[in-house]
Amino acid sequence: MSKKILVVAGDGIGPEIVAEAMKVLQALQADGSIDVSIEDALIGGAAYDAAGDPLPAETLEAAKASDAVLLGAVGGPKWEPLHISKRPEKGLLGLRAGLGLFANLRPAILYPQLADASTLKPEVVAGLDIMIVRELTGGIYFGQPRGIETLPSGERKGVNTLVYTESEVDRICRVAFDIAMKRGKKVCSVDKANVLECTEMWREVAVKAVADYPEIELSHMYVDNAAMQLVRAPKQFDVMVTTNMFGDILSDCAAMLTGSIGMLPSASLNADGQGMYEPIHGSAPDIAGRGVANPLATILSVAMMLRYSLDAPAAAERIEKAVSQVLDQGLRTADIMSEGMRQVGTAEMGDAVVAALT
Ligand SMILES: NC(=O)c1ccc[n+]([C@@H]2O[C@H](COP(=O)([O-])OP(=O)(O)OC[C@H]3O[C@@H](n4cnc5c(N)ncnc54)[C@H](O)[C@@H]3O)[C@@H](O)[C@H]2O)c1
Ligand SMILES: CC(C)[C@H](C(=O)O)[C@@H](O)C(=O)O
Ligand SMILES: [Mg+2]
Repeated sequence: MSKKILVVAGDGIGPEIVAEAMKVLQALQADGSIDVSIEDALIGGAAYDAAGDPLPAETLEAAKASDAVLLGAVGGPKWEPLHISKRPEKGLLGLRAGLGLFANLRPAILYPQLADASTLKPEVVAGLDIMIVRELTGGIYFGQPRGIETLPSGERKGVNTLVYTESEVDRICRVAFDIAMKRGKKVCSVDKANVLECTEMWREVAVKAVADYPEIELSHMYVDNAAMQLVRAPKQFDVMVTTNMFGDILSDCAAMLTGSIGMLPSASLNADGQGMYEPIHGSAPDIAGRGVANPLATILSVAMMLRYSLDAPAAAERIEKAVSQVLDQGLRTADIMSEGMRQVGTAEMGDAVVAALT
């Protein structure tokens, strides 16, 4: 049965990288590997400019009616003064919350061809394969109260609130445990339980939940140490589970171990298996419009979409193999360029993946 995909390209490099991911989807559609219908919608600054709203009601409705959403990136300096991404019911946060996408999977895998591009020594990253499971619809991103108020003295006070309920922690930990059962059966829960009560509770809930998973080895780490350990000895990690904000930061950090943030895809899932798929990076305003952005994180996000929402694991594997093949051919966008390789732009990289697929 045909599956519905909603494509929201967004801002900055969003449309450039999504165009390449679309070529991949269309190639798989053309050879009969998948049966999808594709619709577009606006989000972020592009939606604000066109409709005065960073998350138009039609976009949210279309997303709810689709099997999966493919997102490029949102935001940029033009819109930052308008605070459009700070309202939890608006923009990207509104889309994540509106679809109930509480489980954000961010795999950090080193393609062996990119060992030179990693910021760490080849022997420290060889074979790196970490799954970061980030809670995505709670925590300090959504906690109330929030905002900036002016005190009677005239001084301003800025407030954000870290909140988790036990059930929110329990469900994300179980996602991490289920994933770990299919991998190395090791989960490291990252918190700041020495300082923040909310994450002290997080740790207690994780310990309680793991009782249902006798084969899982659960460890705990404070987030400051986890950041250090990620760049010291990343291969000690199999699955990491953590809060919304810690996961945001640690996944950008893990990205560099793989060579570039342009390599990291993600899947954001709700309780019904519906998902949104996006690279973990942003709209990269510094390189937008130049045709140099790396489209591979977005293309690999399509592979995650095929695996998690479209029940097409064989097609997902073909994409991952095609990416590996173009890296074998020595093709590199600027962010992963190294000596002796051939530098290509966004479109040339997308075309090469399609050629390797077919
Ligand atoms: N999911 C999202 O849509 C998302 C994620 C992060 C940031 N943002 C937004 O993006 C805007 C820019 O944020 P930022 O600069 O902090 O983060 P960013 O991820 O956009 O860029 C950080 C750096 O990485 C580089 N980079 C990112 N993606 C790349 C790619 N595919 N290929 C090559 N280089 C790449 C950029 O050129 C930049 O130097 C902000 O408005 C921010 O809010 C959106
Ligand atoms: C743009 C922003 C809301 C977003 C986040 O913090 O979740 C981004 O950094 C990400 O990692 O997807
Ligand atoms: Mg981020």
